[in-house]
Amino acid sequence: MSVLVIKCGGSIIDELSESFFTSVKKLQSEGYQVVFVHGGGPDINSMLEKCEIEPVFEKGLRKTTDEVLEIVELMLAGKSNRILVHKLEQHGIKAVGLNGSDAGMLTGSFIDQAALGAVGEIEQVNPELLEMLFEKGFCPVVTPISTTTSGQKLNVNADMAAGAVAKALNAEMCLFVTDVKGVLKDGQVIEELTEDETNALIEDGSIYGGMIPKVNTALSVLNKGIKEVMIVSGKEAFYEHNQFIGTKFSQKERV
Ligand SMILES: Nc1ncnc2c1ncn2[C@@H]1O[C@H](COP(=O)(O)OP(=O)(O)O)[C@@H](O)[C@H]1O
Ligand SMILES: CC(=O)N[C@@H](CCC(=O)OP(=O)(O)O)C(=O)O
Repeated sequence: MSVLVIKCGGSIIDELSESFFTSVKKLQSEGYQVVFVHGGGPDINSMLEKCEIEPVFEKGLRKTTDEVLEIVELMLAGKSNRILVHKLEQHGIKAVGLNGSDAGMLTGSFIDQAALGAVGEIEQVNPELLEMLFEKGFCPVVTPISTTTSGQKLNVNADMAAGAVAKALNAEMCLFVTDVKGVLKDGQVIEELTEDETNALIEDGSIYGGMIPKVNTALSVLNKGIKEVMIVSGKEAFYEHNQFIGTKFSQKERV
């Protein structure tokens, strides 16, 4: 079974194009089992603002008090997940929305409870439910909400959650779908990036903000042996004429 993990950023859920869904369906028809892991950063921010709570980030991770956690889960599971599932269904893809914490799917631990509150990283993925859905031809759509082994809810960055799912399922491909065509430098898409080249772009400030956890997760997934790891746009087709369009991460160091 070839698994394709698609991380769909909150920045793009509302803007996914027709040709994006055509690309997903093309890959399904080629035999890939597709699982979506999604974010919802912009929706969480706007609800926090409505509640007069200022969003605070440290190194791309949202400081998550108990009050913030409630809003994070509400928006991820109640809004972003619903929108993505509905759009997939409208395009003929049989989608099932799940919270990452359902059926003990994603379990993890606090990263730094004193500094970040309920922010976690995933330590274990239970693939049972996902595999059951694949067998029946369903496409799981999963939030990055996870729990500790003692059952406390954790807010996990969606790029990192997608990376953990890709590793656990031994996925063939992991695609990070976002609102830009790939990693850009001077306005141009970089078609291929090695680890050293990526680190140099972080160092010189060409890669910043939400792109940092994305490229770091992409590299960690690549280093676990997942063959095709890319950042692609959800605004257009990302797979045409058997070719992917975006930034591909490569283990080959160029000389
Ligand atoms: N070198 C870069 N190339 C492209 N986008 C970049 C780069 N560095 C930072 N970014 C920013 O990263 C954003 C995508 O990350 P983010 O907003 O977290 O998206 P998502 O919600 O898809 O995870 C882009 O819209 C852009 O503003
Ligand atoms: C810990 C942490 O930062 N969690 C993220 C989870 C959502 C997310 O990652 O959404 P995007 O993919 O749209 O950025 C957050 O609270 O925003």
